[in-house]
Amino acid sequence: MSARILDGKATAATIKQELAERVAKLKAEGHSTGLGTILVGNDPGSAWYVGGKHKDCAEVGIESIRVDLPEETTQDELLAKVKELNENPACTGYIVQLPLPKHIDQDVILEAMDPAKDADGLHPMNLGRLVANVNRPMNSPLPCTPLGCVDLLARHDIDLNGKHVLVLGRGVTIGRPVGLLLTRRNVNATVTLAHTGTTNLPELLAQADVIIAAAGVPHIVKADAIKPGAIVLDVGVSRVDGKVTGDVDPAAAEVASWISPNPGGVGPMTRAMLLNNVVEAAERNAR
Ligand SMILES: Nc1nc2c(c(=O)[nH]1)N[C@@H](CN(C=O)c1ccc(C(=O)N[C@@H](CCC(=O)O)C(=O)O)cc1)CN2
Repeated sequence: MSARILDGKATAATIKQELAERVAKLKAEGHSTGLGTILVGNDPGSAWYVGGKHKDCAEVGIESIRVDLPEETTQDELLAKVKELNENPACTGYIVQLPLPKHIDQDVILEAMDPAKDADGLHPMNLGRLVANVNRPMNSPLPCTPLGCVDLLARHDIDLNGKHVLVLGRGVTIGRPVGLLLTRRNVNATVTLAHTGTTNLPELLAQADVIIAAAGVPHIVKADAIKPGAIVLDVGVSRVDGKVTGDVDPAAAEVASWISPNPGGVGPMTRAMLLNNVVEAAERNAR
């Protein structure tokens, strides 16, 4: 049996249509919606992702402000740009493309952002709100990839209540926040967070109802390692011979009940959730 596909590309297209309507409504009421991006350096992958964000903005009617800085930009110069976007009223939300060059302290930059404009949901204040709030609706931006995972499952009517979810990876952009989102009361999953120090990965993989693979290790999840009928989200992105390669061996589709392709799964959802955060910020400003 072949798994059903968690089609991130099609789902993201639907979300973008919904967002375009919300942006048009804001505009009709006299409120602008604008995404800013700051890119430091010449990494072609990062430049491609930033280009995609501005293309998405154009599709849904969001204004875009693009700041591209050279690799040798100092931390103080970057902080000055962050301050500019904090103060720019046309920018309702913005991101600093990661990773930053090694000579810049990512934590210092993220902390300098206005939490209300943090379109990635990675400011410590916003991550702290996610930690603190288990019950009430969230009224602050959430990290885009975790939100994309949860929304992709919800829009395919997959109920995680009572399910055992294994998250592979403890990074601050995906692994840790996705665990927090999944254990909120409205989702109610039970989460195990596995990482490079985990000693019983085969046992955990064999038991999990849902696997969220965000380790960045090509094909670390093999078909014969997972439980028949498991739901598998492949979030990892590596390049092997220039080709995007996920954490999940494609043969796992013969064992899983649902699987997200990679590319075409969680990546497009990450992009859609960024737009969602920008629109929500504009709606909060308009209240
Ligand atoms: N400030 C941020 N930096 C980074 C983030 C982030 O969410 N915020 N995530 C990644 C890069 N990223 C967005 O910035 C991103 C990565 C991948 C995709 C995507 O749609 N991927 C496609 C495949 C693309 C390809 O062929 O290379 C897919 O999955 O279908 C979107 C966004 C690190 N930095």
